Amino acid sequence: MSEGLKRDYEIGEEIGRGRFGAVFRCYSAESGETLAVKTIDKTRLTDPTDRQLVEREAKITLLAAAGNPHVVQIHAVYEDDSSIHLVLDLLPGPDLFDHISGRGGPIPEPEAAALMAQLMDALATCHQRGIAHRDVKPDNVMFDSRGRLQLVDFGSAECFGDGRTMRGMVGTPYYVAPEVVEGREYGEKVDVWSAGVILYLMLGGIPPFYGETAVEIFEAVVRGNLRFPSRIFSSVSPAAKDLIRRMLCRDASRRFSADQVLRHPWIVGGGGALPT
Ligand SMILES: Nc1ncnc2c1ncn2[C@@H]1O[C@H](COP(=O)(O)OP(=O)(O)OP(=O)(O)O)[C@@H](O)[C@H]1O
Repeated sequence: MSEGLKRDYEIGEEIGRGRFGAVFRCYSAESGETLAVKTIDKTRLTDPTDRQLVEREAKITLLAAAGNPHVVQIHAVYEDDSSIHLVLDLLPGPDLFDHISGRGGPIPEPEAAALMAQLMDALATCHQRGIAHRDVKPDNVMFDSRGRLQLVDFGSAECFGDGRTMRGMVGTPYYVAPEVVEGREYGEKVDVWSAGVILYLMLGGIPPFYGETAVEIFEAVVRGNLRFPSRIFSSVSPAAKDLIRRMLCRDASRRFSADQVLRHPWIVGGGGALPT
């Protein structure tokens, strides 16, 4: 373990595990604050693309998090021969995946609009800074101790800007945009597509593009045949469906940007929330 990390933090129990490492509770020697440390095992990074992404994760998280109320805050980074350690705010959760599945059915529109506004706020700021997250999914959106949403895991993120597009197959089958599946060049609107899938899932309780295997899911995504089955969506407002259509628009040039989503009447009107 890095000498600096050992000096500055006491490491506690493991709280989660990812592909390349684990997340532990940790305690700051200076302030006594309880935080989380994500430790990435560099020896498990055999693929050069994975190695490149992980090496950029700390830098991109720092850039995305600064003054961004809905991106997990990063306190310190340590690196040694075998590992990279990111000291992060400890998020008690749950993540949005467990929150949605724990409801056992659709989420009421005012609540879904409030959650979507926080996620889009995080993404709009990332996009303004030239960062695309590229793995937006409910598991990467967690509740903090104040009940606010935080976007986490910039391990697939990439920088774009100055007309630069991105390439590369990253993301998670249900949430990935068609231009990524098709191996085309793409921009930051891949994140808006993924957030649109989350919105559909919150309001309908099922994913918009379904398949039994990853290949079948990709085929459904590329077909992009967006339907609102009436047995599920009959009570969902036309404004919510309008926003979903604009986020899950196959043509990325016509797809809403994160800023446009934030200005949509359904978000501005709090999903039809009654004034208090
Ligand atoms: N800041 C945090 N506070 C509390 N728990 C966290 C924090 N960040 C991540 N976790 C937990 O640790 C688990 C592992 O996170 P990590 O980002 O390493 O991997 P992952 O996103 O699950 O997987 P992968 O990186 O393989 O896609 C997460 O599922 C989450 O439950």
